[in-house]
Amino acid sequence: MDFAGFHLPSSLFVAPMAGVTDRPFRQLCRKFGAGLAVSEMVSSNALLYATRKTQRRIRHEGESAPIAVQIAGADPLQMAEAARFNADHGAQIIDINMGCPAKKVCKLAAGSALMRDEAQVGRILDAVVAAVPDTPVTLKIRTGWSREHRNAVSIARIAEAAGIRMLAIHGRTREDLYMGEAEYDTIADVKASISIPVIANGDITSPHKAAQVLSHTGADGLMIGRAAQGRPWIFREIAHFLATGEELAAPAAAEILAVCRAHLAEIYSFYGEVAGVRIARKHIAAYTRTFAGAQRFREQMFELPDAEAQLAAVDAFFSQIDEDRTKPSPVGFPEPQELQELAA
Ligand SMILES: Cc1cc2nc3c(=O)[nH]c(=O)nc-3n(C[C@H](O)[C@H](O)[C@H](O)COP(=O)(O)O)c2cc1C
Repeated sequence: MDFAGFHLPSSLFVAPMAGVTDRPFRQLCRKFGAGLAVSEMVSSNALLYATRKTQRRIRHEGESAPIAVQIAGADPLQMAEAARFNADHGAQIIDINMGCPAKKVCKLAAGSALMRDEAQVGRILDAVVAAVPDTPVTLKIRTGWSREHRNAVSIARIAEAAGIRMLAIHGRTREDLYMGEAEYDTIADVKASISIPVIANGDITSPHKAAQVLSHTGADGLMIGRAAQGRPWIFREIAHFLATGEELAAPAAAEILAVCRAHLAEIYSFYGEVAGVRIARKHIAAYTRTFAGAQRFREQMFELPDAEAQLAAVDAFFSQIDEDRTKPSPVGFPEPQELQELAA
């Protein structure tokens, strides 16, 4: 897929997930064929630029182009400043978050809460696009504020008029949080209403589902979040299925172990060992969650003091796996609550 002068290796994107899609995870998904991996949200509040977390989030060495950074906020001037700051620090695409229902974000009337105020949406988009004239700006939204107010089509038209170059839509409203199932009719309506590329997102957990969502919505690409955690090869699986109509067998335990180990090595090196061991837990839980004994293993992980012990436990877990590997990968993903607990 070609986008704004970039050749993206595929139209399957990684959804931004705060606390999950750090640089090691983005790079891993790109290796498995993801076309674009938007980085975690960077606050538009300039006071936060100096925090260690933000500094880490804006480090992009070694990442393949294009580097896309997401910003969130409710104030047009601050958002414009955040866009400029990120563009000056290596972002080649600026993505605006109007899709996240997190309390931390929404209480500032940012994220998906903004969809309630269409005039403010217009002001923010105009300000950001004007602030970075040489950098393409993309937008991520939900289908609306609530089921009674599904205004994604209206927001999409505002976005296109403001010069937004691509729109990703999660098929839930803000009120839905992560409950119920994503719906794709609104995404299809949006696709039919605008001519910039539309990327469909929400509950894409398997190659079959990916094909269904593409055909139902007519979208130009797909964005996959939770299902990629602990299963970054889902990009390879979907691409293969879309190209051939055939499902790949699930990776063997030895391959999963190799992917997991390489991922952990990147995490330890990126965060340092102490933080790395803690951050690695949620990823290890995701890699192991569909195998027998995962729950017990997850509890045991809290007692492992360092990287060496963590790696030894992961080796031991995978060495005792005996499974039928001719089946496709199991469907499903960790729930946000589960992710939060593991990050604690
Ligand atoms: C832990 C977590 C963190 C998230 N953080 C963000 C974020 O920072 N920005 C954003 O636009 N969406 C965020 N999302 C929403 C995802 O990008 C995506 O829209 C949503 O998970 C639905 O896609 P999925 O069903 O493929 O996971 C987050 C989701 C999860 C589960």
